[in-house]
Amino acid sequence: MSSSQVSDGKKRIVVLISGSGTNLQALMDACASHALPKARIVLVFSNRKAALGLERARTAFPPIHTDYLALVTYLKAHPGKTRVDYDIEVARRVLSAQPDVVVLAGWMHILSAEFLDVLHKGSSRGQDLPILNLHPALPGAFDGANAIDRAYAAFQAGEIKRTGVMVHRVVTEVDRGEPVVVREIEIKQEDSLQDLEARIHEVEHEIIVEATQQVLEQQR
Ligand SMILES: Nc1nc2c(c(=O)[nH]1)N[C@@H](CN(C=O)c1ccc(C(=O)N[C@@H](CCC(=O)O)C(=O)O)cc1)CN2
Ligand SMILES: NCC(=O)N[C@@H]1O[C@H](COP(=O)([O-])[O-])[C@@H](O)[C@H]1O
Repeated sequence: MSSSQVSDGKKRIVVLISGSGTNLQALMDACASHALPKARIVLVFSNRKAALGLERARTAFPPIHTDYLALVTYLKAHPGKTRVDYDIEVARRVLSAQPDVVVLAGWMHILSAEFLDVLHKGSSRGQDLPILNLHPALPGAFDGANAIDRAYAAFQAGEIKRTGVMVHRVVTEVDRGEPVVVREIEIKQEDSLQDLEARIHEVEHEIIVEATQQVLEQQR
């Protein structure tokens, strides 16, 4: 049993969210089923106190530990501190859960190099600690926020015929880390934005589990 596994022998997943947490729910369901039976979510962290995903974790059975810290709240409480200091504090809280994998599931905050550095230096897995992000676009297509809206507008402008979803490793450059799982998504002429969003979200819920399973299986 690796040092970061707890007495129950399960792999430890930390999930970072900012919103409704439907992808978190997919991971929760997977841990309770055949999909991820040897893993459990040990911490759900949010940068938004009101994130519905926190409630999903709190009301789970058994309940999942939650924590949150908003950037603005942190900066007001610590005059002179910076966004990087915030990132370091977030990293320290994530580390306290001794993760085997960290998953950004709708985490809407660009993380500094210092976040990654603190995690990798503080983790018993070092540089091998997988830090994953779910992004609703193909590699290099629509980096950043609002990717689905931008893809839909590009389709309507005749610039693209399809889009996609990926889970990638997190590096400092936003959405440019090595892809772990990539799925192309068809855009139909009759699609509304809502139709495309629904098709994308359905695939997201699959590949966030697939990618997490894949990196955990690669660990000793
Ligand atoms: N260093 C990295 N940080 C993050 C990555 C990454 O690959 N490397 N992925 C993003 C997730 N993401 C897209 O997948 C993303 C999320 C948010 C933003 C963004 O512009 N955020 C703004 C605030 C927006 C808001 O609060 O609504 C910001 O951080 O100032 C871009 C991309 C997560 N982090
Ligand atoms: N750039 C990151 C990004 O856009 N992430 C997106 O946020 C949503 C989170 O939904 P959820 O809170 O219901 O899981 C998902 O659609 C995810 O792809």
